[in-house]
Amino acid sequence: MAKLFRAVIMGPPGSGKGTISERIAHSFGLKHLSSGDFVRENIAAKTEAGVQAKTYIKKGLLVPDHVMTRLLLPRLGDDQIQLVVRWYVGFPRTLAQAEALNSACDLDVAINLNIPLETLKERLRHRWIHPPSGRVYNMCFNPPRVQGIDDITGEPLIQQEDDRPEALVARLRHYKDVAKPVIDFYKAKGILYTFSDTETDRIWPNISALLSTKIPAIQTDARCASTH
Ligand SMILES: Nc1ncnc2c1ncn2[C@H]1C[C@H](O)[C@@H](COP(=O)(O)OP(=O)(O)OP(=O)(O)O)O1
Ligand SMILES: Nc1nc2c(ncn2[C@@H]2O[C@H](COP(=O)(O)OP(=O)(O)O)[C@@H](O)[C@H]2O)c(=O)[nH]1
Repeated sequence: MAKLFRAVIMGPPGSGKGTISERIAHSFGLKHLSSGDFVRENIAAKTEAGVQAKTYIKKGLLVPDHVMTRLLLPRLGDDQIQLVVRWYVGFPRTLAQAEALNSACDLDVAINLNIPLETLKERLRHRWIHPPSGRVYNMCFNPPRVQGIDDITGEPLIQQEDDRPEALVARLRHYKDVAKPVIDFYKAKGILYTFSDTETDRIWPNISALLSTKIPAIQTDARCASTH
């Protein structure tokens, strides 16, 4: 059985998880799953979990662990699709989620983005997204070609309700409280890599270098395994 390379990318809202995951996907040909996109899909489809999740997100709170794990774990464990690599962007957010994920599979790397608060606030003020695809823009950093319009589909972009400054402060406070035990959990496992800076363009070369050392080895293992 081929070994899948599995990683999580953690960081507060606006830290660049989505932006960096896109770069990883593009540069290494890897697939990533975003828990936030998954939650938003469920809200749009008005599933039972989506309706429950919406009440928490509106208040700037995380979705409770039992709702999140029920939503995501079946997706994460689905090995029908022959992915070499999985990224769990935004999951786990709590120690209970990290423990549930740990029982489901082994992770190779946990990337932790450590970005100053003022930088986060400024980025999210200017964040616009294309909900159907999850494409993310920033009016300063990576603006769309036409203001308010998705480059690929020509559909309108929106600002997320939970990026409003009022919701954001509560989200950031909550993130700090829940993230520390998760960070400690991965540190103890020896797979935590923390990157601190105000610019994604300065963090990216370091993440790219780290992954270059990890991914070829695993893909070679996978090739060997599949020939036996
Ligand atoms: N692992 C999770 N546990 C609990 N709630 C979650 C989780 N992932 C997503 N959510 C909920 C709370 C989030 O505010 C909402 C949107 O997800 P997501 O886009 O990842 O969050 P966010 O808007 O805080 O992310 P970002 O960090 O990209 O700003 O869905
Ligand atoms: N100014 C600036 N904006 C950035 C940088 N990196 C990402 N962004 C933007 O900041 C916002 C948050 O990034 P995103 O990847 O969505 O972060 P996430 O919330 O952790 O997934 C988006 O609008 C990005 O386009 C950066 O280095 N500088």
